[in-house]
Amino acid sequence: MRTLLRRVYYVDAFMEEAKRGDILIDGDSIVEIGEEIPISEDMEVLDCKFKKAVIPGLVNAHTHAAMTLLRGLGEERPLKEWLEEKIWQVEAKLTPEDIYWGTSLALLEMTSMGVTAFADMYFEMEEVGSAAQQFGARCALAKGIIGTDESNVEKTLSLIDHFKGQELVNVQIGPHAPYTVPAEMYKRLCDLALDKGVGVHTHFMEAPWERGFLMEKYGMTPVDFLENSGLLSVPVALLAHCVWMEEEEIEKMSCPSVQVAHNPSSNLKLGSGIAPLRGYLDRGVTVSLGTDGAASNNRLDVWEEMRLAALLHKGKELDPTCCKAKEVLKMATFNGARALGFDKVGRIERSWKADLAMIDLDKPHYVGFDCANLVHYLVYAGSSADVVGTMVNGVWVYYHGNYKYKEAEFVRERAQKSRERICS
Ligand SMILES: N[C@@H](CCSC[C@H]1O[C@@H](n2cnc3c(=O)[nH]cnc32)[C@H](O)[C@@H]1O)C(=O)O
Ligand SMILES: [Zn+2]
Repeated sequence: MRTLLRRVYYVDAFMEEAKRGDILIDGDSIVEIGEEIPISEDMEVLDCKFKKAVIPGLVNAHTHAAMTLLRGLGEERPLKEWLEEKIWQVEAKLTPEDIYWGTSLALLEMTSMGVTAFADMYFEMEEVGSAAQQFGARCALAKGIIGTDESNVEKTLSLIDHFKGQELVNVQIGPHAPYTVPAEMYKRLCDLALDKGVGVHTHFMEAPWERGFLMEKYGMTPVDFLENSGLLSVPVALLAHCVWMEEEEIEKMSCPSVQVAHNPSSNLKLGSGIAPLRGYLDRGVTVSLGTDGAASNNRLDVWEEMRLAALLHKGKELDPTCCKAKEVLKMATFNGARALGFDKVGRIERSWKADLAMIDLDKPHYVGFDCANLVHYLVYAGSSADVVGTMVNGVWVYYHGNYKYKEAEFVRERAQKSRERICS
């Protein structure tokens, strides 16, 4: 069965302005876009009467999905204290089953908000991948690695094997952060990434003290660390946060492998700071958007990160021309897909994957939009509450309140049980 999205507005970050027309999906891809595509019997036709917009699915480029189970714990503490005194103690109680239901809870939220893909760093990653597969979402999975324990390398290798050939799942290698993983281990993991042809997903320069830590322990600046560890030459270096890079260091990060994941809400909530986004954009560093986990955001809403990114840096730079709506749309879609290592994802183009979000333009705050300003309406006036459908690889994973995942109705209850146990 082919799907025809008839009479929609559609826009991606590469179009000059939104267009009106039809989008035909066959299998996992967009196969035709046109003004009036002839209807045939093998098509499921959704006539949207120009009351819906279609955009590329949003990508959450940095999260810890199962941390939905930890939402509200350790509130209003700085990063180090939050991790060491609260989060890690509770995480020690999580079972594989908890991770499955916690991730499912995150997917219940994310897929209803137009998120089609997410990059996750956590543990028991087979469970995370399994939940993503049940929901039909795309993901990049990294086993979070702390310390030098060899078992983490083995878990990473078996994760790569486990999801080999799965079209919607990429595996990445996940050293947690330079303050929890020694430089030698980073080198080893980056070599492994090169050898296996996979990306590396790590936290980097989230808090200001990380600079002093690197200098004291290794006599290295953050850029020295990136160069020395091999992060600049792996296929993808997904660097979450990068809040505390200096202007002159940013230039060195402008290489094809580096993908900065900007997490404005989490950085504000943990009091970590405001990343130099304009510096990255001006110097051609690729930036995507992430929510981080639900214990430091506390939403998993990429729309909100788009709006916040677009507003925050205008205010910080005293410049309303910086960080334009179309730029943040690109970060949340096309750039996110690159960061996760997926090709042909993140645009509305013939032969590109049908990863799409459908938006209800009948909401009062869309009155007055036109093709030229639709992206501005979406980023500044729109929100995740406007999403009515989310399609991944040609399949509706969420459509008008219903999920592809048949057990979706049990997720809340199972997550609640896990939550009660880990907090008891
Ligand atoms: N401790 C795990 C591996 C770490 S997974 C990734 C870790 O990142 C933690 N995390 C979540 N948000 C942040 C953040 O903003 N900065 C640093 N770490 C974070 C999260 O709580 C989780 O412990 C094991 O035993 O295998
Ligand atoms: Zn994180």
